[in-house]
Amino acid sequence: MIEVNNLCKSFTRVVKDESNKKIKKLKTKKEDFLAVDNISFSVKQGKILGILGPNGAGKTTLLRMLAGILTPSSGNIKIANHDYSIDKNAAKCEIGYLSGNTKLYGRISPRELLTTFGNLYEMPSEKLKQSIEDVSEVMDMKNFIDNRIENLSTGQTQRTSIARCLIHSPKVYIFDEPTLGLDVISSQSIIEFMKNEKKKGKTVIYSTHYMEEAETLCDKILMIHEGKIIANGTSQKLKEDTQTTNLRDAFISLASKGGELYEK
Ligand SMILES: Nc1ncnc2c1ncn2[C@@H]1O[C@H](COP(=O)(O)OP(=O)(O)OP(=O)(O)O)[C@@H](O)[C@H]1O
Repeated sequence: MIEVNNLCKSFTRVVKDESNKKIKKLKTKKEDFLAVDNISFSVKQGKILGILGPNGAGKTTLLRMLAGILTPSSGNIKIANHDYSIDKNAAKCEIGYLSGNTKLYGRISPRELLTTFGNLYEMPSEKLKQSIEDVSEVMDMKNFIDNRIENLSTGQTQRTSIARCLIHSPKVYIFDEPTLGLDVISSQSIIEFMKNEKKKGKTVIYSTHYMEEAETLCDKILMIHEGKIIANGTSQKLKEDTQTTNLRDAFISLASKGGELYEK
């Protein structure tokens, strides 16, 4: 369902320039670095892949490239048999992407937001009406679907953001930290949602810093560090490889050793 080959993204950063130590004033220079460094993996239909990694590891950069909103420096992405380099729009139509910092316009209701996005996907009006009913049922939005978004709670806003990703019935969900900042009940409802979508044959790639959540939910874990894959497998395998009893300890062990274990 998803195939990623040798994906790289380079950015420019500003660093201290120590080439001439005689100059006392702080000098800086620009340098290129790889935020995503030669990443390859695949995810089968109906599976959930969790992307884990320390802050700045490159998770968001990777997900933004998968969602088609950031152009890779090199490498290739295929979503549901659509190659980004051949037909990016067809690939993007198969994706529902939730960014990590989704901000919704506050002066409209969730229903109006969903209608706007359905229209952008050029959905016929009857189909769109039905889809709004379906997603508001799935995301439990009936009580607030006609309220202004600016008056919703954090959890209700996040459910609205996720509903926006579902409106066109994509095959693949790409979620950047979907449960960040939510209380246990709200995050549990999103976890249950992902489990149910998996049962329907949908494919999910999502990033999180919550290890327990990833351990119970994900079929496979991709751990990245400084833009590189340092582990790829089931949480059971990661625990065995690191001789740990939970994913949190496996994460700490892998991150502290960098790529050493994966390269063996
Ligand atoms: N547009 C950009 N220009 C320059 N550097 C960037 C840009 N976007 C991200 N970076 C850098 O790329 C690296 C990876 O960032 P990214 O946001 O992908 O990490 P992350 O794993 O999602 O981190 P976090 O867990 O903190 O959200 C960081 O060093 C970041 O500063």
